[in-house]
Formats: sequence, C-alpha cells, structure tokens
Amino acid sequence: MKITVVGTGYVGLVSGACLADVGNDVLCLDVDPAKIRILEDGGIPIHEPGLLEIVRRNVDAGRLFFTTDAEYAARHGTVQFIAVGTPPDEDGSADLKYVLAAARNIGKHMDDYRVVVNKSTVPVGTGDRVREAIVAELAAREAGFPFSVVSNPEFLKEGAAVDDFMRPDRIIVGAGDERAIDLMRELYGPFQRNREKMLVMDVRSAELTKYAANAMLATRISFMNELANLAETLGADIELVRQGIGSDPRIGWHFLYAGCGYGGSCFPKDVKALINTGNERGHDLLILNAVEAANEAQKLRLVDKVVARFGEDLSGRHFGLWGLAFKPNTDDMRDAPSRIIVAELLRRGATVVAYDPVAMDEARRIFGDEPRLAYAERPMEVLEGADALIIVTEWKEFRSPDFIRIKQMLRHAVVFDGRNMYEPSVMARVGLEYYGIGRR
Ligand SMILES: NC(=O)c1ccc[n+]([C@@H]2O[C@H](COP(=O)([O-])OP(=O)(O)OC[C@H]3O[C@@H](n4cnc5c(N)ncnc54)[C@H](O)[C@@H]3O)[C@@H](O)[C@H]2O)c1
Ligand SMILES: O=c1ccn([C@@H]2O[C@H](COP(=O)(O)OP(=O)(O)O[C@H]3O[C@H](CO)[C@@H](O)[C@H](O)[C@H]3O)[C@@H](O)[C@H]2O)c(=O)[nH]1
Repeated sequence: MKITVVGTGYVGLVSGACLADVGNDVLCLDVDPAKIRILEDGGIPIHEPGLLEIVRRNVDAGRLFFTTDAEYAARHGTVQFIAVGTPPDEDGSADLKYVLAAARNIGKHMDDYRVVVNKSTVPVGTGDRVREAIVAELAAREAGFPFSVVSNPEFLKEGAAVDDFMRPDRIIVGAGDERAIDLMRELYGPFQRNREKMLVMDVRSAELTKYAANAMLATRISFMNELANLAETLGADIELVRQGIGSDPRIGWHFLYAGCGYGGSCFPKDVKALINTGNERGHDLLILNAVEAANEAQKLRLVDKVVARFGEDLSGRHFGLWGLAFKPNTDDMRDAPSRIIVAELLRRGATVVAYDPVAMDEARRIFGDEPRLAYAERPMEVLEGADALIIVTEWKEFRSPDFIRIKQMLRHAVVFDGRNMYEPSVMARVGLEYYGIGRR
C-alpha cells in the first residue's frame, strides 16, 4: 500500500519504518530539513532502540523515502498519516496548528481518494476540524476528490517504540465509513496475526480513548507517589505495598512504581489537555487536577530530601546526578523531572555534575552554558568531590554499581534515589545513607 507519514518524530518515524518493514511503500514528510537530511544520510534524528536498523533496512529495500516536499507527499499515499506534534498551548490545551497545517496541505495537493489518519494525540472534535480544513482547501481549488478522516491514536512508549508498534496491545480505529475501515484492516493486518486487535469505534470515542489511557496511567503513578510519601511518615515500605497490591489482578503490576514524578512528552501534556477539555465543557475534572498537582510536587520531592539533609541554602554544595532523560532508553527530556530537580539545586546555590548515557547533548541544549552544571563521561566520575549522589533516571547501567567505591568517593556517603533502584538494607550494610521514595 502507498502510505505517507507526515512528521518524522518519535511516532511518525517509528510508524513509517514499521509500516515499510511489512512491505508498504512509505514516504515520510517533515517540515524540518535538518531531520530529513539526517535521514537521507542514513541516520535517525532520535535515540530509539532498534529503529536505525529498521530504517536502514527499508531504505535499502527501496520501501522507505523521506522528503520535505509537501505536494509530493500529499500525492504519494492513499493513506496519509498525520503524526505531528500537539504541544500544550499556554492554557494547557493541545495546540493544533501543526495538525491543521498538515490537513490543509493534504487538501491543497491531493489528487485522488485519501484516508487521512490522525495519529497525533488530539482533543475530541479534532477529526471534524481536520475534515473542515480539507473541505475548505478542496473548495478553494474547486476539486471534488473524496476522502475519509480516521482517528488512530498511537500508544507506543519511547524506548520500546518499535516493539510496541510491531506488537500492539490494541489498535484503536475511529472511523465513520466502510471504505476507510477496510483500508485500515488491510493496513494493520500484519500487526495482528495472532489475534484480532483492532477496535473500531466512532472518531470522538477514539480521540477520547487516547487521553483516557494516559490519564489513567498518570493517575496510578500519582496515587502511588502520594502513598509513598505517606508510607515514609508511617514507617512502611512502598515497594512491599506495591507487591502487595499488584498481585491483585484487578489492580495488576504495571505503572505502580513510585518515584520522582512522571515526565515525558505525553503524560504531563495530555493530563493538562484533558483537564482543559473538561473546563471547556464545564466539567471540573477533580481527580486529574489532583493527579497533576501531586506530580508537580513530586518532582521536587528529591530536592526536599536534599534540603532536609543539607539545609535550605545549598551554596558550596556539590552534587553528582545520574540520569537526565525522562525515562531510560531515550534521549528525550521533554518535561523530564531532571529539569526541575537540576534547576532547583542550582537555584539554591549548588553545583551539579551530571551523567546520562544518551541525553547529555539534549541537556546541554536545554541548560545552555550554565557554568554551575557540568557533565561527566562516565557515571563514577560524577562522584568526585560530590557531597551526595542523586539518581533521577533508572538506566540499566545504574542497577548494580560498586557501592563501596561510591561510599569512598562521596564526601558524605549519601544517596538520594528518585527511582528506588536499590534495597535500603543493602545500602545500610555498605554504610551508605540512603533516601528512596517511600522506602523505610
Ligand atoms: N512520543 C511519544 O511517545 C508519543 C506516543 C504516542 C502519541 N504521541 C503523540 O504523537 C504526536 C507526535 O509526537 P512525537 O513525539 O512524535 O512528536 P515530535 O515532536 O517528535 O515530532 C513531530 C514532527 O512533526 C514535524 N512537523 C510539524 N509540522 C509539520 C507539518 N506541517 N508537516 C510535516 N511535518 C511537520 C516536526 O518537524 C517534527 O519532526 C503528538 O501528538 C504526541 O502527543 C507521542
Ligand atoms: O510505574 C511507573 C511508570 C512510569 N513512570 C514514569 O512515567 C513517565 C512516562 O513513562 P512511560 O509511559 O513509560 O513513557 P512514554 O513514552 O511517555 O509513554 C506514555 O505516553 C505515550 C504518549 O502518549 C503513550 O503512547 C504510552 O502508551 C504511554 O505509556 C516516565 O517519566 C516514567 O518514569 C513512573 O513514574 N512510574
């Protein structure tokens, strides 16, 4: 099938590459010429495990192409995926300017039937706005090509994106006409060989399903973070509580890890956008407001512990920090808790040296030439002369460090662990003063 994917970010590039990998003829469009240049030179503009190999394989096989030419893109695919960003506007609502620009472009240049599939996370009602944008463009050039608008939200997780796309739990398709539904069935056939995974519904329900999923997962995390904070005051251990409740199949194991708050390009923005949708309809979403407020406070929880240990004024203090990305296996730092934590440590006068396996270039871009923030080539280097170690992202390479060396290198043998990577009893045995989240 001929497919165009508009936007070559995490979602667009993964979708395009995986769709090419099952034999489709895929053209990826981006407005950012720098990204297209990297792709044409055989690289990828993001860090995502397994993606480079798939991109290269399919470019070599002649099934995957890249362009900045919007007209060529609109004429290529019968299916036109929109996978552009929907960043938060000032009031928290999703900014649709990129989605609508993509839709207008399709309307301006399409020369045959098109299925316009919205993969970006968009507020309920966006399908109608996409339709109106295309109708207006077709009318302006007095063209009458038929088209369908489909909502097909994406559920992939960064760091596991290829696997999530290749083996999805479910494929949500919001559509109103049989022609589009048939095409979507054909397109997603290769990804549901073992069992039927496609759930067909109306466009609005599909759009809301995406927000509902992220809001539910964010709620679980904030709930556990709140309980973790309570556990600390009660002398209970949140890790044991997690195991105790996760074993109930009605609750399940996923997304129950307490920590220094959720980040990334989705949960924070999507929770805010859903709250905003509620406000627009006169529904104050009480639970989600609390989820959001709890998360904002949680991002400062580690600094609160640092302050409790070293005092309000941190000038003259120096901290080593492990992990800048919002989670492991990505270089993404959008809404990462590390941004808040580092900024607050610096604001209080401390200096910081940080290490992350892949996100340090991104951190340099974000923090600029901040003189009190330095970067280390290796994890152990951050410990030199540091008062304490602060762990923000649970990269695999931090799982089993040489604790004795950590103790010897740190000035105060204190570890603040925002991801509960270690057993408090082990830390006590090696003589490290250990502060987790909700641990005894
Ligand atoms: N990142 C994730 O894990 C994830 C998962 C599921 C859903 N989503 C949703 O998918 C959407 C895309 O997210 P992302 O993380 O891939 O974004 P991203 O910022 O990584 O990529 C978006 C790309 O779209 C390009 N673009 C913008 N306007 C364009 C236009 N008119 N024509 C062509 N290209 C254009 C940008 O240059 C950019 O490269 C968002 O709505 C997001 O909420 C993201
Ligand atoms: O038990 C947990 C699980 C996650 N997190 C944090 O939650 C954030 C988000 O993690 P994750 O969901 O793994 O990453 P994303 O790539 O942002 O993926 C989410 O957002 C995407 C964009 O909408 C969706 O497609 C995915 O289904 C959804 O999981 C990260 O900061 C994690 O550290 C926790 O604190 N505790």
